[in-house]
Amino acid sequence: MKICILSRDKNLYSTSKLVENAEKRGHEVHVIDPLRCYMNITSHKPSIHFKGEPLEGFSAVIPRIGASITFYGTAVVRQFEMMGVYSVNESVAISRSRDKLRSLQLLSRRGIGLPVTGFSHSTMYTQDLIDLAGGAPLVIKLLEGTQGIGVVLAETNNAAESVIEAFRGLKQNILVQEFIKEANSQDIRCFVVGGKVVAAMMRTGKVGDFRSNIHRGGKAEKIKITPEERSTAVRAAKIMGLNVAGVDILRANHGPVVMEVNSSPGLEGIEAASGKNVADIIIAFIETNAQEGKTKTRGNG
Ligand SMILES: Nc1ncnc2c1ncn2[C@@H]1O[C@H](COP(=O)(O)OP(=O)(O)OP(=O)(O)O)[C@@H](O)[C@H]1O
Ligand SMILES: [Mg+2]
Ligand SMILES: [Mg+2]
Repeated sequence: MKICILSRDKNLYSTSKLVENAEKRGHEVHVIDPLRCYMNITSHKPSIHFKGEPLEGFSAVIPRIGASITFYGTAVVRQFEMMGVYSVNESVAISRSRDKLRSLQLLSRRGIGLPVTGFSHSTMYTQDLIDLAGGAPLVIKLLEGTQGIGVVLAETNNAAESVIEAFRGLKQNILVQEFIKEANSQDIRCFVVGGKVVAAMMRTGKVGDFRSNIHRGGKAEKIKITPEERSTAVRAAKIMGLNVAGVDILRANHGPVVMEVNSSPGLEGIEAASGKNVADIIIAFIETNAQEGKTKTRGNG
């Protein structure tokens, strides 16, 4: 098969592992920087060009679209879909998962356990928003935050009010969320491929930090997840429409709650912690599922 990996950098661990395993399985792989693709969208025959040449003959696309290039990156994936090329995660699903509010709304509609979460554009009724989320202690998050930056624990209602007002003053969109204290600075990353959890890890925050992010000094280790966690992760990925997903779960007293679903989950941490060759599993999934014109949406909407 001729496979296109849409990635900004072929030296990234995840990208190079996918290349290595695809080649090992006998495929021809091209790493293409989506930001350097250009397209003709008015033609009846959609095409994508890269370095002066049309991209042709691909059987599958693996999008590795970072959060900072979602807008243009998903346009390139959508163009591939319009050309009938199979994408392991479709553009619509990637866009959906990048919008945290939309994701939480979709997951809650289908009965997935979530931390009680409030959001508001206006700062006029901050105290009511705090009450809506169950009162302090509360976690306040920048919608655009990543790697634990912009995730704050407010222990009292006064602190919560100050943090919310400060963030809103900076014109940032925020979420206000019930603090799952019993999660104990730990979260679980379930790596889902094709409707199965193929690897899982538990991340533990450094002492004194409730955030488990590796970038904030957290550590990852292998973990055996419960059947309920497994089915929650699988259902969350399915609701988002993602074949490949990293589902982040907290262990709450009342069962697993989903924090978010990632559409381009990294491979390095999960492979190291679980000992699984996740890249190989992704390529194997593509081998059995890639078909010309097989897209749910063909870039619709
Ligand atoms: N409601 C919560 N209750 C308890 N702990 C939480 C809660 N929300 C987040 N945390 C902890 O903080 C960490 C960071 O939060 P979150 O994953 O939402 O933000 P992020 O990592 O900055 O964003 P992203 O995952 O999109 O990069 C989580 O991994 C988890 O350990
Ligand atoms: Mg996170
Ligand atoms: Mg994330």
